[in-house]
Amino acid sequence: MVDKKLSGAGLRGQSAGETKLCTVGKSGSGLTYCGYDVSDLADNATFEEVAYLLFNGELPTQAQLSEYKAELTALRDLPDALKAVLKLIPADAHPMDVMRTGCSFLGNLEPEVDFTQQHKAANRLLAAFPAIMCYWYRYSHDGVEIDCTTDEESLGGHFLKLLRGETPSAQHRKVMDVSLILYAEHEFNASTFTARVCASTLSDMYSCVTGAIGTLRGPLHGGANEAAMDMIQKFSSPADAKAQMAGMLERKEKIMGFGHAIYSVSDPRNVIIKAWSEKLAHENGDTSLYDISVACEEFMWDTKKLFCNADFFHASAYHFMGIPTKLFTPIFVCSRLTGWAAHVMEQRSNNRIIRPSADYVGSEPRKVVPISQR
Ligand SMILES: CC(=O)SCCNC(=O)CCNC(=O)[C@H](O)C(C)(C)COP(=O)(O)OP(=O)(O)OC[C@H]1O[C@@H](n2cnc3c(N)ncnc32)[C@H](O)[C@@H]1OP(=O)(O)O
Ligand SMILES: O=C([O-])CC(=O)C(=O)O
Repeated sequence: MVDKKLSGAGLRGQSAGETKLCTVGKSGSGLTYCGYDVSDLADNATFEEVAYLLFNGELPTQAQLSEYKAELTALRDLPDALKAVLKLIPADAHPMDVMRTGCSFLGNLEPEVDFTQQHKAANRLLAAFPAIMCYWYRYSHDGVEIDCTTDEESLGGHFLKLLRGETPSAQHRKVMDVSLILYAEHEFNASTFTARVCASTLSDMYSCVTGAIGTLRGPLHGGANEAAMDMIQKFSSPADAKAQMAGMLERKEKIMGFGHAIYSVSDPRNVIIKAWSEKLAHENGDTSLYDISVACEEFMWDTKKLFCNADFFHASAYHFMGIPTKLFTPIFVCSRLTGWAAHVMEQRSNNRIIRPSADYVGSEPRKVVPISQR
């Protein structure tokens, strides 16, 4: 297997610290959380077990998991003051700005006063994010003030019920759960590194997560799942997809949902979410968007040797479940919060302020010329 040449701009290939949480691309394509392969976790664990693993270093026993899920369930509702703020945000706001504001505002209402409260703050955000997203969405788009609590056991099911107001199918619950597992953690990616830099100043959990949300928002990072959806919806058939993509490459446009900063030959999450996307397409009785997505994958590999990253087939999978495109990246927030918070805790446990140096490429030393003579 070819290893990707990791060098050049963007700090590529440089170690910026140690972590026990995750390995990415160790043999060109692998991904592990605390030593567990992500495909093993996707097959044999739930998202709540993965959250527990990232926050505590070990998978929970049944008793620990039951206690943890009860704790999270009790933290799902939003304070009235936060609901009032969410109601002020217009329907055409960027949903990632809503998540950022929701996180930051909750930090005003329930601050993390000291680091003994770090688990409490992380769990609060984990439990409250689905409601932050859906309360704003349903109020601004449908004029409905939803109840932020549900009887759904899992966070994935809870999100789907908040969004639709009805009990999701077992299949949709399962896909959401797998999706949240796949997105949970990814070593020193841009948003996690943002969170760690913020943590290294001994700032609070809410500030670290708010900064990370802003970083995830960009289309080169988490925003790619939405951008991929916008793209595939413009293609009328597999042949049209290939023709239009050829034009995009000719114009040197980036194709969202392809390529990766670390993986060289494939993203291990793709095969998993792609399989679910196919199942959902068949369940819906219309495979056209899935077929178009497969044509995109083939074309990018044949022409550029670029492979789908985690975002590409998430687009069609979420779409098949009726999730509005604008909520795709906020769902990523609901999941990656676990990785961010775990990294904040890890940074705090062995901290030195993160402060790299720069290579100066500016002017030689010079004197200020009085303004009248410039
Ligand atoms: C969950 C996540 O955040 S996964 C990433 C989500 N982001 C995307 O899907 C956005 C599209 N992809 C990209 O922009 C890039 O592949 C990134 C940002 C993910 C990685 O960037 P880099 O590490 O700089 O990419 P890399 O070094 O592999 O690029 C090699 C070449 O392939 C090109 N390339 C990489 N990805 C793409 C793409 N998606 N479309 C077109 N060309 C691409 C680069 O422009 C570069 O070409 P050049 O040598 O002529 O400049
Ligand atoms: O690791 C990265 O650069 C991007 C990322 O977060 C992911 O792929 O999940």
